Amino acid sequence: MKRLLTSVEEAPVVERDGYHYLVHPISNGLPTLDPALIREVVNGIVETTALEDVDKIVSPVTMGIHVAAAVSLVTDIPLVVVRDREYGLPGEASFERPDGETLYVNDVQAGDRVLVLDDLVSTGESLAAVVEALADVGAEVVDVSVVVRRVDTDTVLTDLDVSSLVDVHVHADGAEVVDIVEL
Ligand SMILES: O=P(O)(O)OC[C@H]1O[C@H](OP(=O)(O)OP(=O)(O)O)[C@H](O)[C@@H]1O
Ligand SMILES: Nc1ncnc2[nH]cnc12
Repeated sequence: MKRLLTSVEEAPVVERDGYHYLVHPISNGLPTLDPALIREVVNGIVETTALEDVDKIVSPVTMGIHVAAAVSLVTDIPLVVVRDREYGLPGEASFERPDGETLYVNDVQAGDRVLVLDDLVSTGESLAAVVEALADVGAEVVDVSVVVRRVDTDTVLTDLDVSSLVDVHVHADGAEVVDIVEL
């Protein structure tokens, strides 16, 4: 995953309220996202995930959506987005994210086998909340995948298994790749 490796190594790190933020094309939509990088990432997800068991890809807002759409396009697996907006459709479920924002699950039914796909995991709090909400509606979470796992934060994930394409340590002056899927 040459492009993914280079893109992480070249990604700027900015500080926001004492928190170091990786400004990577996949997780921020900037710097400019090279189509060849998305292709490489999609190929990585397809190669490392048991997609034959998946009925639906579920992507939480916001920055997992472009990756999830690209994976949906090449696999023909339908995609549903967990939104930060209430629609009031029949069966809509809601849950609170750790930051206090309410998210809404629509069109995931009991028994659906889902792949949860997001751009990045750090503490894991966001994904844990999504997975819990999906379990509450009776879906079976087959896999939870991200492109980037940040390994320098305290994880709150205990029994949730998240697969990643690249694991990074974010420093004040840049990101260090500590593990990457070999393809
Ligand atoms: O593992 P955690 O510590 O919970 O952090 C990971 C979350 O942070 C990012 O989202 P962000 O809140 O930046 O929102 P965005 O996707 O809308 O940019 C990312 O997309 C994950 O959802
Ligand atoms: N883009 C990002 N970089 C570093 N940590 C994050 N946590 C959530 N999003 C992040």
